Amino acid sequence: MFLTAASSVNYKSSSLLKYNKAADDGERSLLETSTGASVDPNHPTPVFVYVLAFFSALGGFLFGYDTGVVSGAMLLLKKEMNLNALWQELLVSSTVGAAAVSALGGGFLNGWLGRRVCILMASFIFSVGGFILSFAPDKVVLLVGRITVGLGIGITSMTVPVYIAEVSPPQLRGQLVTINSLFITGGQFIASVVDGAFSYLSHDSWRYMLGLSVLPATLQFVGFFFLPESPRWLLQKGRDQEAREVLCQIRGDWDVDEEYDTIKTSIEEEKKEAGQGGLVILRILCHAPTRRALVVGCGLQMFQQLSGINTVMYYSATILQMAGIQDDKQAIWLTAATSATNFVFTVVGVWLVERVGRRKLTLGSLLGTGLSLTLLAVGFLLSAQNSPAVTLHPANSLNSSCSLYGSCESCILDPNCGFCYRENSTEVFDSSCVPVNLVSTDHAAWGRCLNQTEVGGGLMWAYNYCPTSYSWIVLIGLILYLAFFAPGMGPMPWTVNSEIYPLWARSTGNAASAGVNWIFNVLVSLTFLHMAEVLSYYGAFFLYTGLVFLALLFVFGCLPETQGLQLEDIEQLFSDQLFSCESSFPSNSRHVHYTRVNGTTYVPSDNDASDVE
Ligand SMILES: O[C@H]1[C@H](O)[C@@H](O)[C@H](O)[C@@H](O)[C@H]1O
Repeated sequence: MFLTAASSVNYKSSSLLKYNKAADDGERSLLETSTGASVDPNHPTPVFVYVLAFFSALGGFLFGYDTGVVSGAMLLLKKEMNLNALWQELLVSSTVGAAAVSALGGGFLNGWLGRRVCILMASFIFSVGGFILSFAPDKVVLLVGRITVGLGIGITSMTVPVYIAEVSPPQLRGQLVTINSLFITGGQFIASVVDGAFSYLSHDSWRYMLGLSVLPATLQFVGFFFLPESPRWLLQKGRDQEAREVLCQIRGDWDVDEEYDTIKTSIEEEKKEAGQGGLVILRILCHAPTRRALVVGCGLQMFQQLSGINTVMYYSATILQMAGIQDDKQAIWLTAATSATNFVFTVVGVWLVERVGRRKLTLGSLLGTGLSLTLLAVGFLLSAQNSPAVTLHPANSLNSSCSLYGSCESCILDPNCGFCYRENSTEVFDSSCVPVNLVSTDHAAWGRCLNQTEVGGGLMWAYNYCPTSYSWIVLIGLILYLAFFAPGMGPMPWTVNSEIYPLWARSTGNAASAGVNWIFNVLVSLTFLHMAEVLSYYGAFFLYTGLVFLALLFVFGCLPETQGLQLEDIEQLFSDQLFSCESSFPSNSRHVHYTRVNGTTYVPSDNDASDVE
C-alpha cells in the first residue's frame, strides 16, 4: 500500500523521482532505490563489510589517539626538553594545522588515486610520524614528527568516512560510518589511559606515548594491502569489471546487478547534469544542489567545533580540579574518565543513528548540548561571583602585576598568575595572588607556594581555577555535555558529510568540510584562553551556548534525513532552497520508495491515485 507524497514535495531535478511513502502498516517492505534496486533490510550483511569498516576505522583511532595523547606527553616533554609556552603551543597546534592543510589537499588525492591508496598513504604517514616522534633527539625533530602525524590525520579524517559510506549497504551505512567516530573517541580514551599509565615512568616515557601509534598504523597498512577499492570510485574511473567484482565481494550472495546499474546510471546522469571540465570546487559552487550540500556539510563541521567539544575535553582536568581533585595523578585518571564518557556515549550514537535517523539525533544532541553548556556557564558564573578574595599582598621581588588582583577570579584569568591559599572546611583564608613558575605551572615562582613540598603542607596552589563550592554544578554540566554531544554532534557531521555529495563532488566536498572542521578546531583552541581573559570562563561558555542554539536553527532549517537512502538518491534532498526544505524532507519514520522515471521531470501531485504506479 502506498501513500502519496506531501504536496509540498517538489523534485525538479532531471533525473527524477516518483516518490511514494510506504504505509505504516507494519509491512517492513524492501527499500527501493531510484532505479528500483531493492535492498532487503533483513538480509544478513556479509562479515566482509564489517572487516572493511574495522580496518578503515583504525584511521579514526589514529586520529583520536594522536590528537589525544599529546596533552599527557606534553607534561613530561616540557620538563625534559625545557619547552617554553610557544614551543608547547607549536607542538600541539602544528598537528591540527597540518591536518587542516592535508584534509583540504586530500580531496584531490582521493579523486585521483582512490580511497584505498589514500588510506594506505595515511597509515604509512602515521607510521613514519610515530617513528620520528619516538626517536626525536630535540624539539625541532619533534615538531617535524607532529606535523607528519597531522598530515596523516587530515587525509584519514576525510577519506575513511567516504570509503565506509561507499562500501556499506544503505540500511547500515549510518551505523558503520559512525563506528569511525567511535574509533576516534576510542583513540582519545586509549590515549588518556596510556598518558596515565606512562606518567608513572619517568625518563623518556613520552617516547612510548607518542610512538605507540605505529602499531595500529602498521596494522591498517598491512590490512589495506588486501582490501579492495571502493566500487563507486572504480566505476567513476571506468574500471567497470573490477567494480562489479568488488560489489560481489561486499554484498555476498545479493544480486548486485541493480546496485551496479544504479551507480553507473547515476554517474552518467551526473556527468550530464554537472558537466565535466573545470575545477570541482567551482562546479560544486555553480550547481545549486551540491552548493547547498556543501553549505550543510561545512556548517555542521563548523558548528561541531564551535560547540566547544575540544575546549570542554581539554578543560575537563581543570573542571575536575575545581571540584576538589588536587592530586595530579588523580586528575590525569579523571581526565581519562572524561574521554571514557565521550567514548561510551558515542556508542549510544552508533545504536541510535539507524533507529532515529541523523536529523533527529543531531537536533536532540544540540538541544541537550546547549542546555548543558548553559549549566556549565551558570556553574562558572556562580563560582566567579563567590570567588574568594585575596587577603595577603606580599611584597614581591619580581615586580609582577599579580599582586594587583583583588580576587581569585581575576587572578587566575591572568595566565601569569596563580592563587596560593589555605582552607578549612568552610572557608579560604591566607590567600595571595603570585606569579606562576615559568617552567612548571604546578607551583609559584616565589613565596609560600614556591615548591611542591610546601604546597603539600597545608598550603594550596590553584592555577587556572579557583576553589569553589559550586564545582558540582560544573561537574554535572560537564557530564551532561558529553552525554549529549557524543551521540550526535560528535559523529553526525562526519557521517552526514560522507553521504550528501554526489560521487563527482564527494572527495572535494568532504575535503572542504573536513578542512573547515580542522580550521575551526585550531581557532577555538587558540582563542579560548584569550576569550576567557576578556569574558571570564562563564562568558566564554555562554558564548558557546549561543552558538549551539544558532546551530540548532541551522540544522532545523537545512539538514535533510538521509537514512536508508542509497547514496545516488541523496542529492535530490537538496533540490529545494535551504531553510525552506524542512517540509519536503522525507520523514524517516516511514519507508521511502523511489521510482526513477528516466529522463522525465516528475512532480508528485496531491492525488494519491496518480502517484501510485
Ligand atoms: O567528532 C570528533 C570527536 O567528537 C572528538 O571527540 C573531537 O575531539 C573531534 O574534534 C571531533 O571531530
